[in-house]
Amino acid sequence: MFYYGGMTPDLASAGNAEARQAALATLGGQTRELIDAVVLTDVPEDEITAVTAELAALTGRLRTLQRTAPQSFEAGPDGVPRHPGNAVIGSANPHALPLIVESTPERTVRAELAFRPSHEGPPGWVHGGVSAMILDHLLGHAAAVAGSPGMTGTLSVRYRRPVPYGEPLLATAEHTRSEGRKTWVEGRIALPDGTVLVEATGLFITPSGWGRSGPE
Ligand SMILES: CCCCC/C=C\C/C=C\C/C=C\C/C=C\CCCC(=O)SCCNC(=O)CCNC(=O)[C@H](O)C(C)(C)COP(=O)(O)OP(=O)(O)OC[C@H]1O[C@@H](n2cnc3c(N)ncnc32)[C@H](O)[C@@H]1OP(=O)(O)O
Repeated sequence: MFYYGGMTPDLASAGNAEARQAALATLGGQTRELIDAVVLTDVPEDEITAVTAELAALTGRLRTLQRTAPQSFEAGPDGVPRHPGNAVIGSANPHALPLIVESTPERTVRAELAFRPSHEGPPGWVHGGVSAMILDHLLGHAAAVAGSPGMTGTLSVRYRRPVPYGEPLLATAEHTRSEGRKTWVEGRIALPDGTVLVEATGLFITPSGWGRSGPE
């Protein structure tokens, strides 16, 4: 089991851990709705002020009992690793899409996704850093699925066309080669018809001490 930043294990007992995870995922989803409502709202100023006061009260309730770090990488009940606090895939992290990554029998990875208005960079389009973040994670997942989990050493991104939000997209990635602790991976975000919008290549390096399933 790997905990980031010296954090402590989940305080929940094994018996109610699943229900708690589901509740946190629901809270994460509702907070994503809130984020998009905030960036799109056009209500009057006094209503903005009233909502802000209610949000401050809700924030205080959550802050009455806090962890030292977000929920970490752990094995799910089905054996599939999950990471509820992760910025890209975390069900309990409102910052995450969350990206749901699937592995194929060929050990490539894919994720259906749709960006939201809160991901806007250039007016009407997704921020390039957000696309790069998604590809960073997906490429890292492809390296892990190929048996070479690692940290991103380099990530090179080519933006071919602007990326829309609010539309279904498909992200895919695959391992290309490995040499010792270095693994090269490539991937892309495309429209459903296969038109590539953004493509990336990455070099992932397995830190010494990591095994085939990651940090030990
Ligand atoms: C986030 C989840 C992580 C958990 C993963 C666990 C399990 C996986 C299972 C499922 C997970 C699925 C997906 C998630 C995975 C990843 C996605 C997110 C990834 C990130 O978001 S991660 C954050 C950004 N990332 C960093 O925060 C890295 C900071 N950095 C370091 O931690 C070190 O820097 C490190 C480890 C990179 C190297 O350190 P080191 O000491 O092991 O390496 P060393 O110096 O010995 O070099 C050995 C050879 O690599 C060459 N080399 C070194 N660094 C290079 C570089 N940057 N570019 C090109 N070549 C490089 C040298 O030139 C030498 O080459 P040569 O052998 O030919 O001389």
